[in-house]
Amino acid sequence: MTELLTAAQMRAIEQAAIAAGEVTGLELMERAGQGVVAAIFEQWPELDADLGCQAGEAAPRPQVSPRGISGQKMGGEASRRAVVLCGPGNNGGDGFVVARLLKERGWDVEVFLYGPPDRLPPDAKVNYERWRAIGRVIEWTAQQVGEEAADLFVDAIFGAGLKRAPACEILEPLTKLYTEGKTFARMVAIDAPTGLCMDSGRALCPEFGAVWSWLTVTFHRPRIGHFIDEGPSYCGAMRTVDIGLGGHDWGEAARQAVADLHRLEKGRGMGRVVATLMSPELVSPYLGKETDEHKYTYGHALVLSGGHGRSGAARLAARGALRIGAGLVTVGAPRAAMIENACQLTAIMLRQMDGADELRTLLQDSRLNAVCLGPGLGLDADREGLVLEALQANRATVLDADALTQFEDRAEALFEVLHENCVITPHGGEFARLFPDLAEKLNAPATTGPVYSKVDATREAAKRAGCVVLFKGPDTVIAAPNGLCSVNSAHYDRSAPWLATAGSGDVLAGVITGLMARGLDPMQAAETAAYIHVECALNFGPGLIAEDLPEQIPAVLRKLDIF
Ligand SMILES: NC(=O)C1=CN([C@@H]2O[C@H](COP(=O)(O)OP(=O)(O)OC[C@H]3O[C@@H](n4cnc5c(N)ncnc54)[C@H](OP(=O)(O)O)[C@@H]3O)[C@@H](O)[C@H]2O)[C@@H](O)CC1
Ligand SMILES: [K+]
Repeated sequence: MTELLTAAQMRAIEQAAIAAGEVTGLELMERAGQGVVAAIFEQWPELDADLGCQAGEAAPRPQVSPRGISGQKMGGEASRRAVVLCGPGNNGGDGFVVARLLKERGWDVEVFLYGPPDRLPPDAKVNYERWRAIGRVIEWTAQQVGEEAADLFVDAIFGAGLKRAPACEILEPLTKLYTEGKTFARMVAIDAPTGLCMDSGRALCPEFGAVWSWLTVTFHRPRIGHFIDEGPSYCGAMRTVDIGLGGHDWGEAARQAVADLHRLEKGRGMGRVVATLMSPELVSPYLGKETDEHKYTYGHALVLSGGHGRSGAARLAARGALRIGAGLVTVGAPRAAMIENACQLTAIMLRQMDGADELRTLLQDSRLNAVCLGPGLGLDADREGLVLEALQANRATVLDADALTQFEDRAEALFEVLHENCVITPHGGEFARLFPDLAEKLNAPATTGPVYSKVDATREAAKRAGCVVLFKGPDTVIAAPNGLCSVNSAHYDRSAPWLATAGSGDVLAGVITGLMARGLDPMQAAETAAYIHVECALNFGPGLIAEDLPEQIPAVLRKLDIF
């Protein structure tokens, strides 16, 4: 399980480890630098050639090579040149360690420092001195930095200590290097690309954003900002290095520190202190089926269809519910949409259902234990009655799309009737209509950190709505009213851009409904569905359309070892 921390939580863990005498800050910094160097050579193995140089011996200048993204061949095999950009804090300290370690491997290393050396914090100062014993440090000037060329750039300017937008003299030359293609070869960010808020994944500088990196190496646990919002775009690829802080079992002191921090952070990090990154082991273990059970053991999902010509979305949702293993699935359709549904449904049952009264009658059958409303439902006045009726029936309920938009001007009326067995699945626009104040905070220009994040907004929304909120996106955030929160990331090795296709959200709503019909609690159903949804897209690949998603579920379940 991967926990995503805030920068402050990470600092509390480090400080508690140091205070407990487990490790010193200097040791952590050395391990961090070693981890960065190891990650660089794992990412770009072609850099890991023996250059035949002794420590301290100058390597020949590199030949300028054609540059491209990671894994491309270098021009000169005889030498490597790195430019290490150090900032005024401990991130800079990590940079000095990396510079020294590369130099010891025979690299030609140029180090720039932003800020006066005498103001470096103690551990960074020690590593500055160690570096000074073998190399020079150039005072930062935007002009000089902007003219550099190297096989590898190292961004050690700011990490967890970034509090405000970096000055133009820092980001402008780096933007120039990027646009000229000079950092296209290899730009590695230590802990985070400079300018990125590690809690929110948002860049603090409105003009220059953050440093575009090809690889970001962080320590102990990734931070929330590495996985949400703009974070993944700036980070490039992600590696998390173990610096010996261990699990969370090494000290009561750390737990206390995190708990104290949690108390301080009123309104942020409610309930649980971390968000969890969705991974296969978090997918519900209850997806298998027993040989001696019958279909009603796995629930009966009801998906409400829109009217004539608008029924496809409900069928996509219903197919998702059936494929994920709901025992039975019924589409409830108004008279006008009966024929088109009947022509296209086979294993899924069909019931005519016009209006709230008929829904009430239908739901007298207690075996119908999960309801999905929204996909293609329409915005006619009587649709609201359907939503209210379904919620009064107190079934496991998923509200998506039109079922949410219905309440755009009266979100409070919806929140009053939502109950703890519900999941709502807004995308950005729907979220903004239901929670305009939270969306405003989320979208406000940010220049000082920590910035209000999608995790903060989703947690607050879940608390307000009184049910699970699944805030869609390539960085889907799922939160429960009690503060439980997870991030389902479709970034890095799970990048699935094909999911941005019409109807894909309808399938997701159906899969959640199917899982709730099977008896999963709302949080577990939403998390599991979000994970499987991305896996389906990855399994299919380019060319995906929404109809393909449910058909990938069997293969994904097999891969997850669920039978
Ligand atoms: N702790 C540990 O055990 C370990 C930590 N490790 C490493 O330490 C990093 C965190 O170090 P850190 O806390 O010193 O923060 P860092 O990012 O270097 O910046 C702080 C400095 O920047 C300044 N500053 C901030 N914003 C600014 C701006 N916009 N423009 C100008 N200045 C600005 C700020 O100045 P101030 O605002 O305080 O005046 C302060 O001087 C972490 O990311 C990881 O790499 C690893 O070695 C593993 C062990
Ligand atoms: K950095």
